[in-house]
Amino acid sequence: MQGRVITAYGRHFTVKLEDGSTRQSFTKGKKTGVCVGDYVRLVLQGQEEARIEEVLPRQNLLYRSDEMRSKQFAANVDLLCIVVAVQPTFSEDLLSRALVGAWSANIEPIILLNKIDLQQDYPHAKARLAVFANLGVKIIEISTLQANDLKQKLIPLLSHKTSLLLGQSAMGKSSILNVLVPYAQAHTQEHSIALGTGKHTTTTTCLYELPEHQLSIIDSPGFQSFGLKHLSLQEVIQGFPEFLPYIDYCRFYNCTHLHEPGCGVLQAIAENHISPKRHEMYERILMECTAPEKY
Ligand SMILES: Nc1nc2c(ncn2[C@@H]2O[C@H](COP(=O)(O)OP(=O)(O)OP(=O)(O)O)[C@@H](O)[C@H]2O)c(=O)[nH]1
Ligand SMILES: [Zn+2]
Repeated sequence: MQGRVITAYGRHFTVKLEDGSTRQSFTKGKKTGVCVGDYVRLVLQGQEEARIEEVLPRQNLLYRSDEMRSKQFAANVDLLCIVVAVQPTFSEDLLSRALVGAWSANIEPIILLNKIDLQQDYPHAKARLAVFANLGVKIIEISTLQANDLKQKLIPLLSHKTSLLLGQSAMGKSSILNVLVPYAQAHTQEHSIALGTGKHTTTTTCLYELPEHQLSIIDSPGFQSFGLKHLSLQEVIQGFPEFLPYIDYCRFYNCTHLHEPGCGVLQAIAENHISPKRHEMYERILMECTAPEKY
């Protein structure tokens, strides 16, 4: 029997089976290594439960990290949808990091610019996104106040795929999810914590399906912690696709593009083909990496 993991709480998982039914599932060992989005082989136990025997090979795996460690949180993702808004101001640093995370894991990223109904601040937000548009990232402009328009723009891009929704707080991620997958709202409230303000916040990663469009969306809380620490040098470099055409010109095959003489990337920066800001970010991310084979 096979299925897909749609929620994960410690060692307890909800798995959706091929017939559309769900099973509360668990793993045998202490270390689970199972995450939302995984396809698993399981053995049914009684009427309601199942035991996960094996995680099937993954197309990719995304991590989140805090100061202490990296932790896997979503697997088999085709598209990373990064939600930013016209208001409040989004962090360019977090957006850049999410893009690196996507590219290094071979996942296509797109940016959803939400709240375009806030016309006054729209030009400023759009201008801040120009650098990302220049990198070739698709930017889709939406407003959750225009639900039909939003669906028309997003559903064709998301269908037949598993997409991960990421966004800083207050960008409108839950509002977008609720337009796309109406049953998500009830579910989120069920699995959320009420803050002092009475506002509910998602606390767990969860996969929602819209079978009529063969579309799966993974909603995940907190984006500040998008993990890059585990990346190898090669993966970090892959996170900066605009470097690639210049790497062929590096004198050393194992160039780190930090300080080497004859480095094609450093040359391209000197000639204004690559933004120095992006190279600074490359350097910062590399310094934070803990992968042992880094240099
Ligand atoms: N004007 C406008 N407001 C919006 C839009 N989308 C969402 N909002 C508002 O923005 C605020 C934040 O929206 P949420 O959907 O809760 O944002 P979130 O990103 O899920 O935030 P967290 O729950 O903190 O993660 C709410 O007050 C929404 O009503 C939009 O398209 N236009
Ligand atoms: Zn180089």
